[in-house]
Amino acid sequence: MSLDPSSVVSLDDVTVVYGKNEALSGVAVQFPAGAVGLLGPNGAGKSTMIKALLGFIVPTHGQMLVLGLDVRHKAQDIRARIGYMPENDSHIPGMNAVTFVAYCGQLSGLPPVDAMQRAHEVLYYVGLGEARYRNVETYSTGMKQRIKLAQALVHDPDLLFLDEPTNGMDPKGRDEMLALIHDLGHNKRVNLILSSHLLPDVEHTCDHVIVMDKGRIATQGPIATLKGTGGSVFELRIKGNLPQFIDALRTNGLEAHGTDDDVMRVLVPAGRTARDVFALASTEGVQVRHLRPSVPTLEDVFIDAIEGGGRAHP
Ligand SMILES: Nc1ncnc2c1ncn2[C@@H]1O[C@H](COP(=O)(O)OP(=O)(O)OP(=O)(O)O)[C@@H](O)[C@H]1O
Repeated sequence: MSLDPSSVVSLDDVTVVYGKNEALSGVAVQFPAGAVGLLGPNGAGKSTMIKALLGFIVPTHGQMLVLGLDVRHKAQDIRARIGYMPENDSHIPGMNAVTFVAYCGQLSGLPPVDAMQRAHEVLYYVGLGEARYRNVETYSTGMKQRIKLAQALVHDPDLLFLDEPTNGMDPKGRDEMLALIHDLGHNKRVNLILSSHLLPDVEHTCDHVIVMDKGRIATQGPIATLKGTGGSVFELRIKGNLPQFIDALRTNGLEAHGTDDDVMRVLVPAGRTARDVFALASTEGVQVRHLRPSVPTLEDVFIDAIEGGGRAHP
């Protein structure tokens, strides 16, 4: 695969090594326009990829384009056109929110007056309008996430990198953050790359997904297409030897996961039906207590793409 200047982000054969640990191994991938999820378990290499694209880490091998610009030679130009919401807190102690966000706007090239005006606007947009004169150090975890989004948006970037944007947020705050990200990608039409280990976060906000595992691309594609080609999914509850039955399902090409609470999800490939599940139950001597068709989720589709990911998080 080679670089594609028309993609929002393009990587060709990119390798990043920390000491003896290869965090990215020959990654070649194109990010299309729109809202793209970068999904993978902890340690998959998502943050490393984003930091390399921002020019913070220099790969030992490979080439990268962001908005058609070569990261090696145009890092400054790229930074003026992108917004970055880092995984870790990055506020400046002692500054209030509006001063901090305006300062970030100036760092991204806005004149002071415009930066201040935009700081007020984006702080209202992320729901911090009332709290904008408070010292950021007094903010809750959820508010700190919101101000990180505000500083990433202040200069109206062409592309947003969001690294684990719902980290540490309570359910309500998380829903609100996801609604903002959905609005940015779908109503404001900002190109965005959302890095997350949480399937639902990507499913709620993105149209395309790139799945990483152990420093490589495991799978990728439009979410609707990926969900549409995986056959059908059933909720199943049985009475009998559960581990043995799951093994039998897998041996027969039927993937099962989410076995908490007694109810498992069984992915039946295209061309096969629930009859196969009943037939196998009969052979294995287990009783089917409940079998109901369900709507495929991203997790059903990616159960094999991310080793252990689906089984660890039913
Ligand atoms: N500064 C570093 N020095 C050494 N190893 C590192 C460093 N940063 C990351 N790693 C290792 O590189 C691999 C990829 O880490 P990375 O942070 O990119 O993964 P991730 O998918 O973003 O996961 P997380 O969501 O946990 O941050 C991991 O094995 C990690 O331990």
